[in-house]
Formats: sequence, structure tokens, C-alpha cells
Amino acid sequence: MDAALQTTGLRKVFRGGHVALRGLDLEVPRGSVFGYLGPNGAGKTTTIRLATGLLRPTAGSVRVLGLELGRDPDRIQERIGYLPGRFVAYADLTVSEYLTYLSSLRGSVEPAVVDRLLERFEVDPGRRIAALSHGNVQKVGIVQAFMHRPDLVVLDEPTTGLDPLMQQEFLALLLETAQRGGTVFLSSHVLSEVAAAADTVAILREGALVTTSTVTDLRSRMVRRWDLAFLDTVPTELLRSAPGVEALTVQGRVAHLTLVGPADELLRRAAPYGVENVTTHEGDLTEVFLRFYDREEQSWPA
Ligand SMILES: Nc1ncnc2c1ncn2[C@@H]1O[C@H](COP(=O)(O)OP(=O)(O)OP(=O)(O)O)[C@@H](O)[C@H]1O
Repeated sequence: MDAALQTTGLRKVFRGGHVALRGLDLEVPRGSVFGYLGPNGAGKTTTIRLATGLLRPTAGSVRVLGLELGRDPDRIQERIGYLPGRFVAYADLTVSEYLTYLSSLRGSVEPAVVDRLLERFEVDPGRRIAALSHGNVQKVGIVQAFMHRPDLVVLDEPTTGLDPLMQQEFLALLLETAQRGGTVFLSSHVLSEVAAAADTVAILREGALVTTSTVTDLRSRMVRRWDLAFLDTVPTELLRSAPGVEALTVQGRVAHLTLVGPADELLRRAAPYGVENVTTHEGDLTEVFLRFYDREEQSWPA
């Protein structure tokens, strides 16, 4: 089956000559929650604006739900939901008036679905948009993106301003969307948000893909810190040469090391020497991501 979103050689050069995307080949499988990560200015929003038809590419093409973008814009618009990075709604309308207006444009919106989303995100439909807090406006943005049960939802930094409870609710909504066969494309520079929701992540940097990987695979590459206490002496060289072992130091009968990947070979080697105790310190996915970046970029991701 066609991908939910596919870009081929997608290139965007802005006026003034700035190259925002350098020939991007991206494939977002249907039914996935696909995380799109990258530091500020990497080109995430540009990708999304190209994928939703708001910008025209300099070169390359975009297919959405099997349709060539640009050929059949109305058919595509009906089937995608979009939450822009800076969501704004008509300030003078109430939430309900605004969503009714959007529903009339889109068609095929069931009022019961809208009501359920409003309830779920605790948005008062009678309030004027102008009177809502930033987080509540964002929740209206989420409701409008999901209310027509789209086949593809494109979300640009969606959790800005959401409190932790609402973030949980939002996460649940993403997973339910994938379960009913929908696809979620989630752009963010917040690693923890993407790791919690996504099954696949693409990492973008300076307009080019650094890697595309499943979250499971990234987790398997997590760096874990281990302390191995031996009954007698530490078999230092044997441990040092085990696959994935890095930064080994020994203090008395205890070996401290970091381990990347599976532990089976390390344990197999250590066992005959009498292991008294093992302590592991949970790894940090951030470290895996930072391996894709230079040292000076270590302020990212969050
Ligand atoms: N309309 C425009 N005209 C000129 N340059 C632009 C325009 N829009 C974006 N850019 C530039 O293109 C690059 C990519 O921007 P983009 O907004 O896609 O990045 P991003 O990954 O979404 O970043 P952020 O996380 O900060 O939102 C940046 O260098 C940006 O300054």
C-alpha cells in the first residue's frame, strides 16, 4: 500500500538563497506514529508546509495518501488534519462557533466526535477564543485537527502549552489514531515527547535526514551504566574487550562501565569470575540521539 506521506528529492530554497531542504526522501508508513525530530531551523516546519500544500517545492515531489500533492488538493484536504506550530483561530468566535464553521468547510464531521474531544480536553465550547489561555487555544487546535477523523494528521510542535495531564491525554489520542489505522506525523524538538508516542523517528539536521529508525532500535542502542562487583578480582581485560563495553574503570573489586546494546556477552564473560552484585543505571535516550550530533550541539534535544 502507498505510504501515508512520501517525499522524493524534496528541495526548498527560500528567496534570498537559503536552502531549507536539500533533497529530502521521506516515507511515512500508514498506521504509524512518525516522529520528526530536529533542532531549531533544521527544516521541520518547512517540510510540513510543503506536505500540506502551503508552500511550493523548489524541486521534488510530495505524495499524500497515495495522491500527488497539487493535483487533487480538495480530496487531500478532506483526509488530513493539520495543527500548525503557531495555531491561531478567530478570536471573536466562541469555540463552538469556530468548530462549527470549520466543520461546514470540511464536511463529514460528526458533532458527537467534536463533543467527545472537547470533553476529553476539557475545553468549554461556549467561551470566546479571545478569552482562552494559550494552552486552551492549543487544545482547540488539537480538536480541529482530529475532529474529522483524518487518515493523516500532521502536527507541528503540538504540545506547546499543554499541562502534563493534557499531554497524557494527547498521547493517548495519538495511539488511538494509529490503532484505528490513521497515521500521525509529529514534528518536535522535544525528544521525550516523540519517544513516548512514536514508533518510528526521523532526525533532520540542516535540511537533510540524519537517520530514520524505529524507537525500539534506538532504545536497544541506549547507553547503560553498569557496576559489576566481583567476589575476588575483576577480569579487567576480558570485560574491556566485550562488545559494547566503553569507559571501563575499576575500583577494588568493582568494575564501572557503560554498555551500548545487549548485555549477554558481557554477562557470559563475567559469570565464571563470580559476580557478587550487579547494579545498572537506566540509560538515556538523549545520549543515543546526541551520538548523531557534534559536541557543540549537546544542548539539544530536550
Ligand atoms: N519564509 C522563509 N524565508 C526564508 N527563510 C526561511 C523561511 N521559512 C523558514 N526559513 C529558514 O529555513 C530554515 C528551516 O526553517 P524551519 O522553520 O523549517 O525549521 P524548523 O526545523 O521547523 O525549526 P524550529 O524547531 O525552530 O521551528 C531556517 O533556517 C529558517 O530560517
